Formats: sequence, C-alpha cells, structure tokens
Amino acid sequence: MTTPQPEPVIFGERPLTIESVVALSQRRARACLQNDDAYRARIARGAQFLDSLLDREGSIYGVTTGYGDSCVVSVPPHQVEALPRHLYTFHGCGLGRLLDEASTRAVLAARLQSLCQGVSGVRMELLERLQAFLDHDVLPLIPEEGSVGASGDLTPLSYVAATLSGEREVLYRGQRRSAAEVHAELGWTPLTLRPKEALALMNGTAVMTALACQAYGRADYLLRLATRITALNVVALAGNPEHFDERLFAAKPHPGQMQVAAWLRQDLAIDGPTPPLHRLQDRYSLRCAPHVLGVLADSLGLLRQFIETELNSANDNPLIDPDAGRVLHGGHFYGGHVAFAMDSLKNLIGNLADLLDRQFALLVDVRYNHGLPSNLSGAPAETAMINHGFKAVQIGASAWTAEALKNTLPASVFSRSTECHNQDKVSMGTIAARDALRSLELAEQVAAATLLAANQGVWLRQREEARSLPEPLAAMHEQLAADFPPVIEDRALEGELRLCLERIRAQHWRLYG
Ligand SMILES: N[C@@H](Cc1ccc(O)cc1)C(=O)O
Repeated sequence: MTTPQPEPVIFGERPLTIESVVALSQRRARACLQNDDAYRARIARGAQFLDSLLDREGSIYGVTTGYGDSCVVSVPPHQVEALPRHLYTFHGCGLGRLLDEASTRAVLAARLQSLCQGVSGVRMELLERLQAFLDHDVLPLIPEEGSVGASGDLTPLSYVAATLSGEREVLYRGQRRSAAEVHAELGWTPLTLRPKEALALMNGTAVMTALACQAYGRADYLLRLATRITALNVVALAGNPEHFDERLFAAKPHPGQMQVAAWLRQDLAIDGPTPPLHRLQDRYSLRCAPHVLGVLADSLGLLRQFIETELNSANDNPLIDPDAGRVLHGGHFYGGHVAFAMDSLKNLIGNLADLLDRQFALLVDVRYNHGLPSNLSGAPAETAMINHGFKAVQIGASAWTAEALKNTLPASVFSRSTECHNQDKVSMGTIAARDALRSLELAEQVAAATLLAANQGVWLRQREEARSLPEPLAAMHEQLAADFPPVIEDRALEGELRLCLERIRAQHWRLYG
C-alpha cells in the first residue's frame, strides 16, 4: 500500500493559503510552478517588455538609475548589467541569528508567489530556480536583522538574490556550504540576474510575510489549547460552568467569543443548570475566559485576510504592465498590513498568556483553589511539609508571561526616517513578526506549564471526589497521563515541560474538530 502524497502547492496566478506555505515550510508538500503555455507566455512578455524598454533607452527606475534616494543618478548602458550585483552586494550586511529552516523555506515561497503574479518583469528561469531551491531544499542562510520593512526586506532578501547567483552560503542536506559548490553539485549554472531582477527579488515583503504565516498557524492552535486548559481548570478549581451558558453568549454575540464558549460547554458537558459549588461567580480568569480568548478568535479572520492578501500580491517596485506598455512606480514594498497584524497578534497572545498565568495563580494558592493542596503537591501528609509541587513552575510561568507582555509594545510605531530620507516612513513589519514569534514561544511555554498544572489539579480533584469527567476532558487527561504522571514527591519538571512544548509545537492533540 502506498501512502497518498499531499497535494503539491502550485505557485502561479491562483492564490495560496497560509496553510500551504506552512505545509511547504515543514516539507509536508512540494512546490510546483504553474506551467501552461499562456502563463509562460505572460511571464515572458513581462521580461521582453523590460528589454525592449531598455533598447528604447527610456529611464527605468532601478535599471538605468541608482536605487532609492539615488534614483536621480543615471546609470550608463555599459554599467546596467553590473547594477543588480551591486544591489545584493551592498545589502550583504545582515546581522543577528539566522532564520531557521522552516522560516527560510517560507521566505522562498512568499517571494516566489509574489513574483509569480507576472508584474515584476522577471524571467521564467528565475521563477524556476526559486522553485528548484524549494524542491531540492537549498536554503540561503539569511540573517534575521536589518530590515525596516519598507523597501521591503531588502537586506535579508539580498541573501536570496546572492545565493541564486551562486554567492554566499546555503544550508544543503544539513550542512553549511558555499552556494557555488552546491550549484556545481546539482549541475546548475548560477543565475546572472537581469537588470531589474535583483530589485524584484529584494524590494518586497517576503520575510515578514513568511514569518506571519508561521505565527498565524501557531496562534490558531494556541487559542484552542488555551480553551482546553481553561476547561480543565474549571474542573480542577471546582468552578461554575454556567458562566459559559449559550443564552448568555447569544446576548453578546461576537462570533469568536461564542465559539470559545461553545467549546467550553462541549468540554464541560453542560446541558442544564449546575449548582455552584463554592462561589456563585468565579474570578475573571475563568469567568471571562471566552471574552479574553474570543478577541483572538474574532481577530484571526482579519489577520488571515491581511497575511494572505500580502502573500498573493506583487509587493515590489516598480511594477510593469506590458500590455499597456507602462512601468508603474509605487510603494508596494511597504509592509504596513503585516506590521499591524503582527503587532496585534503580540497583544492577543500576551493576553492569552496572562489569562493562563492567572488561572495557574488560582491553582497553586490554597486561598483560592477550593481545597486543593498547596502548590498542587500530591505528597502524603508525612512529607507534605518538604514538598513544593508546582511552586517553581508557576514562578516560571509568571516570568514567561511578563516577557510576553513586555513584547506587546508595537514595533510599527517606531518608524524612523532612513536612507537619506527617501524611506522616511517605514513599517517595521519584520521586527513585529519576529516579536510575534517570540511572544508565541513564550506563550507556548506558559501553556505547557499550565497544562501540566491543570492536569495535576484535575487528578487531585478526582482523588478527593472521584467524579466522572466529561468525555473530551477524560480523553485528554488519559492521553496526558501516559507522558506526564502525577507529581507526588517533588521532581525536576524541565524534561516534561520540554516534552509538552514539543507536543504543542507539533500540534499533537486534536482540539475541537
Ligand atoms: N525600495 C526602493 C528601492 C531601494 C533599493 C535599495 C536601497 O538600498 C534603497 C532603496 C524603491 O523602490 O524606491
């Protein structure tokens, strides 16, 4: 029996989804290029149009002129061929860590899809080579820092332009190698970029868009996981499930908020009034969980729209319209939508982490946990005084939450005028996207810690009262038990926290369909 291959992702005129970019970035799908005659002819027309324009020696920005503020400098015909190499060369000044492998694949994908729109004037050979990089997993080594996110991601994308030209370094089959050597090994001739091609490759938003695709998928899963953790905590804290009543939410009908409340009702198997056990009204971190998580749920649609529109757009400059014989000068490299999406996501994820950390604070404190042992320790009476259970894990969750909250400061408001005041208003979208990924990493840590604590809380509650758990929670509790046994005597939990994080990042648990 053969396992079915996932559908290839086709780069071309049809729009791509965030999920297809994520699948490619994890090598769960292959990259193909639209290949029909009409499409190939359309791409060829664009490149030919630029050549004919050059022959008629009109002034074309970035082809017969210097770049950016230097657009007033004209480049004589005998220097035109040398200009693209200069562009990626002087931008070879990125610093910081290197993008990881998945993000690098996503960058190649985002750049390819943008150039595939057919208005950037690049040759089919360039699109084919980008596709081949993805297909053979030839990954340019791209430093993360040095982009202001308008003029796109010039500096990080210079590493894509340079490696396509057989310069700088790539990761190939797990090894850092010179791009020239890898080209030779694959029998490829490095591209000599045509006059506008380096600009088309670099003058766009592919890095921030790629990172935004990764961030979106993680946020979507974290929303579901935080809802499941909340349900476990309602059981562990003997909370009042009536807070999630359907009629209540119909009266304030934000769709995402209603969805989170519906998931909680499903998890807690609420079909009628439940007598409050300890308090008529729980503290807000339980009672308002749908209101906190609902903002994220309701925002995902808008974030998707921003990210996918950017992904499927021509976001360089200048663009061409070969049919009308026009070169269109504009500013599509400005990544304001991605910047706003990622700055917003940082806020949403910071609030999610804070919600879970507040629930954790209730769990460990005997003043609020309705009869659970101090710090959720499962130790027997003889050793209870020397056991501290989840005390340090909760301190850790508070630290990770504080760091995620610190990260909520928007990057986009820090626009600075740069490049001799040509780029006098910029998006900072790449910084926002990198921040969002860091916030997600921290929030996933908070979720891992809170999940283990919630599960321990449920175990302790069951030990006291042995009530049957609603089906979805019983299944989760059982799955978790296999890897994360109850904490009876103190033990160092780092290994289990790391395993739990791995499970979260692999989206291990199927949550709500
Ligand atoms: N983004 C600029 C081009 C540019 C390229 C490289 C630079 O270093 C500066 C600016 C434009 O299209 O107007």
